[in-house]
Order: sequence, then C-alpha cells, then structure tokens
Amino acid sequence: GWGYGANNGPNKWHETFPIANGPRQSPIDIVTGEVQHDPKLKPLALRYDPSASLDIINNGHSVQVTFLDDEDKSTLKEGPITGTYRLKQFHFHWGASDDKGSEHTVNGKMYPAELHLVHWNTKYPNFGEAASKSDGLAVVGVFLEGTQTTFADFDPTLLLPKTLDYWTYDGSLTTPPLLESVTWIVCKQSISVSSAQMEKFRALLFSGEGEPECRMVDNYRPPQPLKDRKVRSSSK
Ligand SMILES: NS(=O)(=O)c1cccc(NC(=O)NCCCCO)c1
Ligand SMILES: [Zn+2]
Repeated sequence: GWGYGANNGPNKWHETFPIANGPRQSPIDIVTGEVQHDPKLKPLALRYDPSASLDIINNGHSVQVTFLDDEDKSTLKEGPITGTYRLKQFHFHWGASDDKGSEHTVNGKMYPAELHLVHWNTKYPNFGEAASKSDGLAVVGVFLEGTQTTFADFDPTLLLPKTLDYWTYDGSLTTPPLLESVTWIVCKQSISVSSAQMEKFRALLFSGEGEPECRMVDNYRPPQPLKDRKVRSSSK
C-alpha cells in the first residue's frame, strides 16, 4: 500500500490515485505576500469536549486520536465555513529532524511538525459520506515549533494557539485517497513543543510487530501546485 518511502511515497501516489495531480491538492506553500485579507471571514468557533475522545492509535501513517462523533460534542463553526462540522480525529505529520516535517509551508519555511484537526460537515450522515463532497470536510492545521514547554491533558483546545488568525483555501486530503473535499484552515500562530516531545513522535514505527523496525518519520506530503486558487487571510 501507499506510504512515505522511496517506492510508495508521495511521488508514486498518482499511479493509484490520479487525483494527486488534480486542481485542488494539498498541502500548499502559503506565500504571505500573495494572500488576500477577506474582511467577511469570521473568527473560528471551535468548541471541543475532552470527554468525546475515544482512543489513540498508530494507524501506520501517523498517531491519531479519534473522537465520538455521533452528536455535536466537539464542533467547528463560523470561520470560512457554513453550518456545523464535527471533530472526527486529530493526528500529526513530522520530520526525522527539526528542519522538516510540516505539510503546509509558509514562504518556503517548513516547521518540525503539523497538527491536523479533522472535521466533517453534519449536512452529511457521516465522515465517509462527507469525504467525497466538495464541502464535506474542514481541517484545522496548526504548526508545531520547537521550544521547551509542558504538555497538558488531551483537551484539543489546549493544543490550539491563543489567537486563531488563519489562512484558508480549498484543498484535499494530504494522504491517499487525496479527495478534494477539504476546506483548509491553517492557523498563523504555531504552538510550541519540546525536542523531547518531538523525539517521542520519532520513536513511533511505520512497521508492525514481527516486521523489520522502520521509524515513523517524514510522514508528510510536500507542497502541491496552487493552480487556479486564492489563499484568503482572516486578518491583515
Ligand atoms: N492529512 S489530512 O488531509 O488531514 C487527512 C484527514 C482525514 C483523512 C485522511 N486520510 C485518510 O483517512 N486516508 C485513509 C487511510 C489512512 C489510514 O487510516 C487525511
Ligand atoms: Zn494530516
């Protein structure tokens, strides 16, 4: 199956998923001099309930915390979206060293890691249905920047930067099946993690039990062509 290695990585995904060369692929490089401030954009209304968190898993591509999404417990509203989107899961992408790891880049700068908070539009019955609709998903991306800090309990709100200024654009899943159903909301402010915490990500494995050990690192897709898209900013 697909992965991040030389033989099954991002440069090979188009062979099985031709949408890899589609018109609204993610991630992208955010060129701050070319974004357009849109005064009609509202602040993000994020409401997360830590009691909705279910489990934490290594899914072979990332470490993921999944949430109970059978009611409006943890939701995203306002911002660039209309209606209510429910938090399904959050996961991360990171590098083998602190000079790379994020999927989105800002003026070519890569961060050591990127958090993705994945939400689906409740006008559809579930995540799977929503994932195939152009307005089905909304993913909030948060850059992780290295410095010493503490890590509170897994209330995703604690993972968010203080101010929620953001860039937004129409994009896709950054892993196969690369579906072009994501309204991306990338926070301008990063959150801080220590290098010890980064090392914990890098101690995870792509490989399963009984397989030759393969460290889970560099599980990021590089920036894709912007094509006929504009990136909007929630603030000047
Ligand atoms: N990386 S991301 O664009 O935020 C994103 C969000 C939600 C789903 C996905 N990708 C997938 O679910 N791919 C299906 C197989 C992944 C292994 O479980 C990627
Ligand atoms: Zn992701």
